[in-house]
Amino acid sequence: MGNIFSTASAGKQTSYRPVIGVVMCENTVDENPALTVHEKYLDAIFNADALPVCLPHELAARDGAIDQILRGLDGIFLTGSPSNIEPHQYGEEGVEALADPGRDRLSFQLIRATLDKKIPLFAACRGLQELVVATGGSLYRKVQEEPGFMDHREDTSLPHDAQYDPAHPVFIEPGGLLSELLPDYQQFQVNSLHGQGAKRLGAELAVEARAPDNLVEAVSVRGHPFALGVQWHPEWHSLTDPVSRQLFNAFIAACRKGHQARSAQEE
Ligand SMILES: N[C@@H](CCC(=O)NCCCC(=O)O)C(=O)O
Repeated sequence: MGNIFSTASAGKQTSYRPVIGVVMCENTVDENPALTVHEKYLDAIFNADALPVCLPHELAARDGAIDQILRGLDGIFLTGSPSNIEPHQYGEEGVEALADPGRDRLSFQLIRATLDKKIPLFAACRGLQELVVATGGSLYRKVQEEPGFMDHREDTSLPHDAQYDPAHPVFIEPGGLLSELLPDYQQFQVNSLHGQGAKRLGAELAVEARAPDNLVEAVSVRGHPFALGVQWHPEWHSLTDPVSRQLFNAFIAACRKGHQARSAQEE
């Protein structure tokens, strides 16, 4: 691909580093409206030998901007966020106090475009919930109040790092993408920092893993080379946690493969 992100302009770098678009969250910094992303998400992408690029919400409002920007990207990463998807997006009523409508709009457009164009997509926590809603599914708004479900929220009385400690196991569904990516595991421990969760999945999604209470913990898109959403935070300790590392490496490998295929088509 002949643009500023191409291998030719990467100096001595020989193995191509895929360029990954990362969504940001509406925030306020020093009373100024701001778009922010936790560095841990960018670090996880750098650590897997790829280059993150942050994507402003305004892209969703500019005609043709998503298609144009995707021509220079090899993958999309959807981060977690304290904000919640607005319930009208999945057919429910009510006001969402922690809304971020700009992020909803951008993520939904990115998801539809990456699924149509078969561009790799990796989504964590809110990102998984966006993948569920963008493909016609719905969410539990407060998992902890649903009969039979555990409380999947973090313990906010703990120090920040401890809130990301492993909280419960997830069980991999046989025959899916996760079982292919993690052949040595049938289950593993994950952290858990969410109040919402997948309720109903649209036909495009397959369940990849479940929590002990049966809550959906990972999904993939059927017939797509790599579109994976996980309800936990693989970006946390992504270099030292073997499962997280394997997932990020597999995502970036899929992005590199897609880039090579597109480059070959253009030649
Ligand atoms: N708000 C949603 C999604 C939860 C989520 O993504 N948490 C991440 C918080 C901060 C971070 O580490 O990025 C819910 O509550 O379910």
